[in-house]
Amino acid sequence: MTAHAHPRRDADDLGAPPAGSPRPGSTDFPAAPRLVVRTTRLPEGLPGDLTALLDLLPDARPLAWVRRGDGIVGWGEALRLEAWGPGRFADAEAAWQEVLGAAVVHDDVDLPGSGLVAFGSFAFDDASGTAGDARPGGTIVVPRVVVGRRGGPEGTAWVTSITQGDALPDDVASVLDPARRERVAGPGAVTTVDGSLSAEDWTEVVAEGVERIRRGDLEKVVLARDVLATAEHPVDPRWMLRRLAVAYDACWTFSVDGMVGATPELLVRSEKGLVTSRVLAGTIRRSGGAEADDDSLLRAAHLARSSKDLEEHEYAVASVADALAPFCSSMNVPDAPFVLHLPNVLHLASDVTGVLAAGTGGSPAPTSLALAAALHPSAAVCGTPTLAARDLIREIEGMDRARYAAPVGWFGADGDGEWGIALRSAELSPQDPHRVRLFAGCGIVAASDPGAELAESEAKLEPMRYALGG
Ligand SMILES: C=C(O[C@@H]1C=C(C(=O)O)C=C[C@H]1O)C(=O)O
Repeated sequence: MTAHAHPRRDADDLGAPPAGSPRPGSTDFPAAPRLVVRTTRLPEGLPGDLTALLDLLPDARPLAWVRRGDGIVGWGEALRLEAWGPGRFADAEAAWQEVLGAAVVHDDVDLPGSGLVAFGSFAFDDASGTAGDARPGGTIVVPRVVVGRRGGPEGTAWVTSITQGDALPDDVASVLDPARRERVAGPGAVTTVDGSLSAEDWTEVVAEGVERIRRGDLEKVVLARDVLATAEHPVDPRWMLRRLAVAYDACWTFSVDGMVGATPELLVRSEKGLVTSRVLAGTIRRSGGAEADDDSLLRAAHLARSSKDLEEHEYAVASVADALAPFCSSMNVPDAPFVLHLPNVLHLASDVTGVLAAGTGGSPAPTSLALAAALHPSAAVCGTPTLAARDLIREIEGMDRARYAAPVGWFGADGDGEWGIALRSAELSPQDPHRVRLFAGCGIVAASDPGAELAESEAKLEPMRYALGG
């Protein structure tokens, strides 16, 4: 099946492509439009709080990638690129390179996230978002306005305006004017029901996964479930983003094209030749209440010695190290994981780093999106061996993961950027603003217990349930 990315012009609506734009699978693309980009420093900086960037978002179609108050937010659409099927990463990349070739960039700040940037979100499976499906397998959005900060509360802040051709840029003072912002309202009462499978049926799926592993078909598989939430009022993703950014400040809080979450897992960051990946696998729930701190330390010690969790973790680290190695001249793969403490769970975590080798034969080094494509799907979200795990997921999981557990993030004109794995995430329904689909999954190995995995999946749903609360 062929798949092509094509720029959609004047894409400031999220509805159907404008009349005359090419359909997926066609080869007749319009030439890349010329983007004119201006980044200027905000001399006064931004307020110090964790939500300072998110508080600027004027409407309910936010683009965001923030952590501990730093990052970038964007709104409006200067350009949208869509890609379909197995070639979604390569096609999106090729279309992006054409856009870069035609762009004119004035950047007074020159930090990661300044100048021309795009946000992106991709489907987990090659078979999801193929030609003919309602939703593409990959979307790249270039906002009209980007605001960023780096270096904490006192750090450098900037605003970028992006327009097509000769259109007038947005006035910087007016884009930051609070009077332009639509009020952010909560979703009200929220009810949830089982998604594709009931909790009981999903436990049976996990038991089947354990069985296949014990009989030697594969070593690890990650199995996920979804839960459907219906809210009293339309769900404004900005509401969710603010709650996540404060409560889960060690995570990367994101919003791209209706996919919202706070992921603790960084698939890849590429910055000035250094690549980093935070690999997670191996999880234990955290309890609340007065004894929570002591209890967490005990649980952390237990997790760090759990052979079942260490095994899950080793598969995940090996898959990332193996995928990065061909691109790196040197790498550091930690011998043992550390324990990452989040409000809902503790994870075994390893930060794998590497120095990007210069491109061979004069070709440029791979962009962060190309690295993300090479790393996806890691054993943290698919399994080991990859293809056997993917086939088992297709066979028994009983749902379309859509963009859950797949790369989500941003990149800039120099290829540097950050791509997380869309975990602790939800997909807003494009049809009904009251509806949201929440996801969670668990790594299964021979020693896994289906009942315990169900409890773990509930703990992993907690951030998104919290995001919809208040
Ligand atoms: C699949 C998810 O999380 C992944 C699975 C983990 C595990 O099984 O221990 C831990 C972190 C993530 O790599 C999820 O949150 O949905």
